[in-house]
Amino acid sequence: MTTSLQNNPLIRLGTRRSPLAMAQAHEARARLCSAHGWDEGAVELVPVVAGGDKVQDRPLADLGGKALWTRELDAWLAEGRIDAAVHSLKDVETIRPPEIALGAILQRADRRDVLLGASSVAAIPQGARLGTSAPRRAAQMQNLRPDIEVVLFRGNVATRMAKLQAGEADVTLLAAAGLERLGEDGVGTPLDLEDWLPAPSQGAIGIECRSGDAQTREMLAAIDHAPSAAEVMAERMLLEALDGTCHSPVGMLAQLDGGRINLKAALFSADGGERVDGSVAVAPGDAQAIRAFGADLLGRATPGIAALFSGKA
Ligand SMILES: NCc1[nH]cc(CCC(=O)O)c1CC(=O)O
Repeated sequence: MTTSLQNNPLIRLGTRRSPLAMAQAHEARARLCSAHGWDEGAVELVPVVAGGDKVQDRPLADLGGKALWTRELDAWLAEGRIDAAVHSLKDVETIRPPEIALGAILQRADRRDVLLGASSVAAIPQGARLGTSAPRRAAQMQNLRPDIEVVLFRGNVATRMAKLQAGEADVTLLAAAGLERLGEDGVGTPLDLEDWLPAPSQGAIGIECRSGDAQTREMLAAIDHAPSAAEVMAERMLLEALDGTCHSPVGMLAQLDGGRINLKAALFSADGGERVDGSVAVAPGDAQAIRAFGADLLGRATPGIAALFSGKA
């Protein structure tokens, strides 16, 4: 019988199988090994097929939303087939089952959206088609450029880039973090955070485990990046306060500044014609202040926006 770590890993990390998910799982493994002084064999990567990967022709929002991405990995965690699961936190619901804990948030990558097909939002030709299935990207673009038409784009990053190449749309928007992780950095134009708000949690990798698994929680705590976690948790608290769904177009940005977090958000109607903006400075973890900020935004929401938040969408 062999006692090599290859056959006896210290931790089994579940991941989706898309190239982006695999790249993120490799990053999580590298961080674990470097933090604990392990060799690669200590971390076994376990690829799982997620529901969201099986359907490519309809918007995620119509298919049951973000839970599609986590359902299989949640089950594998519960069954003890894996010890932890690696996720794009952007795709993970804010309210999770109590038996699942967010054990680590890795240092956040570039959180900006990248525009492909034009050098800036202003430079996009009149009446051009934006390929996206993200309500935030569609609404934010049409808010700035009501002339632009939105066409449905789903599939993984490579598929969407191929659809753009094939002329199915004139421009598209992708997360800088995803492009970077796939070695595609350098394509397109990253949009300035001052002018264009990313999704809550964009660029952040989260690793979940069973709440009662103290050993895994301790292993994961070593790779948690506190400043990233403070910002991402503020964004997730605000998203929860807004009670948004996958149909809710909302961009936001939390930025640590000294001991405070500057939190900015914009809510849109589906066609981008209505927009409400706000910003606030809060202490890290001040859920009450973030809920009050959420209530302020919702209080100022026009009907077309209000219909998409507070659990109404
Ligand atoms: N919606 C899919 C998804 N989920 C996470 C990322 C990128 C990586 C990240 O934001 O951490 C992407 C691709 C994209 O939006 O371009």
